[in-house]
Amino acid sequence: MARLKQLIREDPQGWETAWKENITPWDYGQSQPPLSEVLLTSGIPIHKDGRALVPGSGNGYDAITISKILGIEALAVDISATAVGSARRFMKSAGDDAARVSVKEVDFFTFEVDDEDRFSLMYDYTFFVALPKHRRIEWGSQATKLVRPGGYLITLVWPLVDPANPNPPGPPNPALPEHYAEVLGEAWEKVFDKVPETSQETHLGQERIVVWRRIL
Ligand SMILES: C[S@@+](CC[C@H](N)C(=O)[O-])C[C@H]1O[C@@H](n2cnc3c(N)ncnc32)[C@H](O)[C@@H]1O
Repeated sequence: MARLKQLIREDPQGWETAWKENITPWDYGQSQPPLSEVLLTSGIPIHKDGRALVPGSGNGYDAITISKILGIEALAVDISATAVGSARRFMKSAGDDAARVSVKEVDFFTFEVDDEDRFSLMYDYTFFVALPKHRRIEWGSQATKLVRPGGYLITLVWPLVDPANPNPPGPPNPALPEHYAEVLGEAWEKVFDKVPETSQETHLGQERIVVWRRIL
């Protein structure tokens, strides 16, 4: 972990080195269960006619889960060429489940789409918390640029801030739902916030699944 922290602390290129050196301790081999839980049981009317974006997508598991459950197109984006190559291989092995998923090598912070191509949904898991804290504000403005008004943002907030150790040397840099609210600003409202019932064992009681809707 020390090598990983050293690689990615401030330098976005460090991610490519981490992928090349196969230092990917975050990789769970599938989506975190709370993503399916919120899509299947929250009752939130997430559009079935749009397109989803997963930034910092790694192997792309979450894009597949979203596409499969909602029946929409999903775009997985990652800054690392090695991650993108790995995700593309995973898409092939996933067959029909990945038929509507594409993968792109791009820096989320410089990613642009035309207004008519904005996304109806964005999902963040371990991307926000992987960033240096000073980039959170840019994350918020990019989310607002890339998701259309009326669209949704789902954030699986893990690791949560531990009051006994609020600023451990990250990444990850633990967060709370209010840290996302701070940088999303008035354009967004929180419509759902729950301790998931389906967390993997090591995350039990230590994460929140939060849904935001773009209102402006
Ligand atoms: C902690 S990993 C999480 C990967 C994935 N969400 C998962 O849970 O398996 C963070 C990912 O974000 C990618 N990343 C870091 N900075 C990025 C950026 N500016 N734009 C796009 N991807 C980025 C890294 O290459 C890495 O794959």
